Amino acid sequence: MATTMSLPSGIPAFNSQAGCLSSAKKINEFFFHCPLRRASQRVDLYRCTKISNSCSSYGNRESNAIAAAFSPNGVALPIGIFFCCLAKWLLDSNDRGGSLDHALVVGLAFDEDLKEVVSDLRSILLGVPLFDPLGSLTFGEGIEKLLLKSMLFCTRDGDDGLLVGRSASLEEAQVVLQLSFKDCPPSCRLGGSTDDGLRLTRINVNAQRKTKIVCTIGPSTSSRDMIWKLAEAGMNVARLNMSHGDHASHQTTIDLVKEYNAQCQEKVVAIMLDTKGPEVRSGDVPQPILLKEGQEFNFTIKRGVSTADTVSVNYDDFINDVEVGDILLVDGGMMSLAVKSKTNDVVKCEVIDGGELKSRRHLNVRGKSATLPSITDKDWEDIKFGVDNQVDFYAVSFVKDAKVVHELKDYLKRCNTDIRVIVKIESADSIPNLHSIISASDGAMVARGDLGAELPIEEVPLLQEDIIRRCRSMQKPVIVATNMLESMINHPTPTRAEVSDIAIAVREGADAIMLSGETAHGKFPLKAVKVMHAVALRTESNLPITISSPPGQFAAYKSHMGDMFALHATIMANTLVTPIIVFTRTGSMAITLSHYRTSSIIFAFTNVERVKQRLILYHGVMPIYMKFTDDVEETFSQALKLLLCKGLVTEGQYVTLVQSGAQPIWRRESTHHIQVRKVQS
Ligand SMILES: Nc1ncnc2c1ncn2[C@@H]1O[C@H](COP(=O)(O)OP(=O)(O)OP(=O)(O)O)[C@@H](O)[C@H]1O
Ligand SMILES: CC(=O)C(=O)O
Repeated sequence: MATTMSLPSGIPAFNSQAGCLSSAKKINEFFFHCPLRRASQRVDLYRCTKISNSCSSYGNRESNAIAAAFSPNGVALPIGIFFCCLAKWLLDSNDRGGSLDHALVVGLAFDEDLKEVVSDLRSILLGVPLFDPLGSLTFGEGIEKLLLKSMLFCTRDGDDGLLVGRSASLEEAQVVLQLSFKDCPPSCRLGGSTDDGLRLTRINVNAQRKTKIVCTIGPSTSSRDMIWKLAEAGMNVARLNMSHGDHASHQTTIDLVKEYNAQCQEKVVAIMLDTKGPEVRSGDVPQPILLKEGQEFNFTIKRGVSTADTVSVNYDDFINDVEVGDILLVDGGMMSLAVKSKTNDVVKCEVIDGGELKSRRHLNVRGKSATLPSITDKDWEDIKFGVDNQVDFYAVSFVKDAKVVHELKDYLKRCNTDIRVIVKIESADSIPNLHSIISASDGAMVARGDLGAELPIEEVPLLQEDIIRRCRSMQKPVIVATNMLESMINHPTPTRAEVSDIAIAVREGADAIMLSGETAHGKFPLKAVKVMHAVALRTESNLPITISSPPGQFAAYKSHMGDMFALHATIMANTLVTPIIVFTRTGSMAITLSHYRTSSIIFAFTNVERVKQRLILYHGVMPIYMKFTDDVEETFSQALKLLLCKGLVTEGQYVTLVQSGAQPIWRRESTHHIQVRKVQS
């Protein structure tokens, strides 16, 4: 294993502009002439973990940006050069706070023989938590393991520092080496841009992902260990699909999520119960049945049939709903059949696209919704189960009109529960009623699986955009679901198209993106969450800062003080690049702020646990539970102290504090405030 720290030969020239460095020697010179200032410092473990959490998802962007800090014109240096420089710098002096083994690992990453490792660094950084409590760094381990244990993580410290640390053990994690480039000339600072169009965003490693992640819990993830790991990897909402499993298995999941929430004050995972709805499924088959193109195949409403050419369906009116000439889709189109004839109990078809028909597969008739009611008897039982367990959200399948939403909400009112109703837009019949359905709901899900089966598939992206736009204009949260990382059910990396799909949903402004089979029964559930997290975060970092409502609507705000304050607080926070702090009992002011898609995070302090749970679904909102006191100043300073000690804000940083909304806390009813404060310890 190579241990040399000398700069390898053949480092590529970075840039042809004047003043740029073009050889290893020059890099070296530049690096050591750069007026770096070291300040050894102890930071608390929480802060380290926080930093590591954000950095483990930054990979190349952060590293490149850090490298750019050392470049005279803000151009990102190749990641390896930075590692190499850092290794050398660490080794050159024993008292720099970094240790030999750390430097070695860093150096190894740049060894000629380990080029592949360097190029893979990003995925390694993305894939593993920084603080590996398993033990200390030991030489002799494989490079990959060493890298995992000694990852580089960096943050802007206030406006002028970099923290570089190691993760040999939890205790050692507390010791960090701080490189400060306070004294660097401005040209050394971050934020430059290059002629070749590479846009370097300002580092903000405290950046939190704003688009939330919903994970379906299933056989791959229902254990305690996996729930914990999913939550740590970025799951914000756990979805229970009532089409599968039974109450006992879902109860176990609910209990585990609640246990996680009780133990982990820093994070929260909400619970969403997704109803089965009037879905039509084929019956159980002992073994998959192979369907070949052109062969005859039948569906019968008789129960329990499973032969080479016939299976049961679970819905008697299937016979009446289906007509000769209809196209039947299995699993949203994975297989398809044309209806040729029907009898009293059998629908005879010809296979168009074949495949393996497994147990309980979803059946859709292209262009038609089943005539079943949106909430079936089974759904009512499941809804009651949700009430008993005080879940946070229902995702209601196959909603066709607003009536069913009102019916469910009336029921919930009678049960005296505050569970929120998310409508799943997946039925052909729902499209003409979109406005009234979304208005009646507390949010919507673009359930692309069934939507793309009931309607022509090419309509799905347009409907997705339309539903997101409608939800945003009505201040309702919106989730984009299905097939987001489908290939990761079986493979450890996503397709490029899937990555783009996530980026599109983030750009369109979805509050949340959802994983289904990827986490329910996939082989790589944690990797899928990490990819989703990284792609969302990276996409968000490159979004232009905009204010979501056009100025033409300003007049409307006059009658809605909360809206107006949310709008102006957002403008102020975006201009000053500060997070927003809001205090809320009902969650409504945080939700209003979320609607404006602030460029920084919204810290929503609430003294109601269930509000905290619910707010986690909303774009950009980080809900934090805190007891409010009668003294406004005391509560403010408690909140700032809490953020400071969690490493979510830094001393000297400004924050925008907004007090408004329908239910005043502290302030007299007629006064609303926006304050900009400097964080002081
Ligand atoms: N609670 C569960 N118990 C057992 N298997 C599950 C559970 N939840 C999900 N699965 C498995 O994971 C697969 C993917 O989950 P998903 O939520 O996408 O369900 P689906 O049936 O494919 O689609 P839909 O969302 O339309 O119901 C399911 O088909 C099922 O095989
Ligand atoms: C999520 C879901 O139910 C669908 O996409 O059909």
